[in-house]
Amino acid sequence: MKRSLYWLTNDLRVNDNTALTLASQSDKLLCVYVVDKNWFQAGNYQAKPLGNKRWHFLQDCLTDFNQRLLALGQQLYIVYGDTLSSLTNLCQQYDITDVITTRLPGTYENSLITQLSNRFPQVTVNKVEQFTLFKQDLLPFELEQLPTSYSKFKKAIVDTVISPVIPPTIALPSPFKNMPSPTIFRPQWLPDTPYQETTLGFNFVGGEKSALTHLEHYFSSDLPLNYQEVRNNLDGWDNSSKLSPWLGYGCISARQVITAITDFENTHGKNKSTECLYLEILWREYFQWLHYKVGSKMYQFKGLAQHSPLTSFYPERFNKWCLGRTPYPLVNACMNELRQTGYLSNRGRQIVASCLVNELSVDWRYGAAWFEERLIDYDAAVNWGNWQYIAGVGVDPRGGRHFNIDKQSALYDPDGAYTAKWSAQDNNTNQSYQTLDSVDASDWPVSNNSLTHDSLAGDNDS
Ligand SMILES: Cc1cc2nc3c(=O)[nH]c(=O)nc-3n(C[C@H](O)[C@H](O)[C@H](O)COP(=O)(O)OP(=O)(O)OC[C@H]3O[C@@H](n4cnc5c(N)ncnc54)[C@H](O)[C@@H]3O)c2cc1C
Repeated sequence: MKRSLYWLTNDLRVNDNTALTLASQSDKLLCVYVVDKNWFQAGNYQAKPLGNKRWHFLQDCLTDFNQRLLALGQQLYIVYGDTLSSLTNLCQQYDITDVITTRLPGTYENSLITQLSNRFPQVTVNKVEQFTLFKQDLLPFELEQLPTSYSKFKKAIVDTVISPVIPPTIALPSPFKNMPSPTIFRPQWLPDTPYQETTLGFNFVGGEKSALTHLEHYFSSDLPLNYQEVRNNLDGWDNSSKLSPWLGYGCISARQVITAITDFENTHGKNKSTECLYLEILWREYFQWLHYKVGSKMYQFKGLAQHSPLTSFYPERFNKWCLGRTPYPLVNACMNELRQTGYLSNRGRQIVASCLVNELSVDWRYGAAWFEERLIDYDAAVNWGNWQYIAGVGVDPRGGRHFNIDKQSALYDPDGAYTAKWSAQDNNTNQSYQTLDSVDASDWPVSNNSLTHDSLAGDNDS
């Protein structure tokens, strides 16, 4: 008897879900999502793995997915706690024979699976490859031989097969008996900050339903024909596909997006813009395979290049950057948008990342971790890969990117409309914006003679 536990992670969909199809071939099935306590606690770089905006988005995803499972005779069992012990307990309690999950490049997820396999050697663990477009054994090179730059990767995979999208699962085996009612118990450590709609920026609704609606909306318009010309704009819903948050939680698969691009090209014709969009999805793909290859090096200061940037950690500068209070109005506007909405355009991300590393000389990992907390579309491989790229420790053959902020303002915000929009709500326009480092009285060199009672009294009088 096959008693399966399907551990859901970044695959919250019923369409094109090979893991769910595999799970449907079980006799009994437990569909589990673990909300890990550690996600809400600050980690190494002062940031939490999961901030409020993405937490709200995730809750939408879970609600939507549960509704879809209910329609298939199943339910989503949401567990709150430590992931490894939660999965261990469930494997024991329900005498699980098979664990099914989507293969992800993150080192944390992989170490959990290894620990689980070691605990239960008799249990079959199926890691389904579906977060990427390609399957590893169809790549035209061994993972160790992954090309060292994106352009070489792009050329190498030109004939690699992307397996077709699979039809949705239509029925699932029944859940185990006597299961506690899902989603009722909410521990105290969960944040209960209410969702705040942004009036200035974009509001993303999580879940497969809104993902499919959005995909349909984007590709039934002419927008993809113009993507290349407008993708670098700082503002505007229609200037890029805005698919990233749903791709992040797997509410749609990268294969579904590629299929939508190809179908669009078949009806509207192929042009530079549709090709450019395709190539962006390939960037995402490259970073996933890179992460598989290099593992924890993705998070190291020296990165893949094994080169140390001339940066350090300056708490005041970092705080000013996070809060949008640097001497650079464009950077502040971008950081305000990110803080208030959980989204920032690709150009905005490049500008603020370059500023943190080059103008503020701050260790890039603090910025990457801040993005991890704040972004709705956080993706480990894409985020840390892009940060490494800009910090000059990644796969950029040019060795890092320094964006000239004045030039970027002139090019992408010539009339200052974007900066004005994201500064308008900020009342705190004091001088601390003008300086990078404030000088504390204790930093001044003071001779012993001057520290007399009289001189201090004199200060008080003046
Ligand atoms: C410092 C930095 C950090 C980033 N962190 C993330 C992250 O955590 N999650 C994330 O999804 N993207 C990240 N990106 C990439 C990019 O900014 C976003 O994917 C994009 O802005 C999302 O908007 P969109 O879906 O409208 O993108 P579109 O321009 O419509 O692109 C379509 C898709 O292609 C992929 N893509 C686009 N740009 C890139 C890129 N530069 N690298 C890899 N894939 C790309 C994404 O999956 C995106 O959804 C980061 C970029 C930078 C510079």
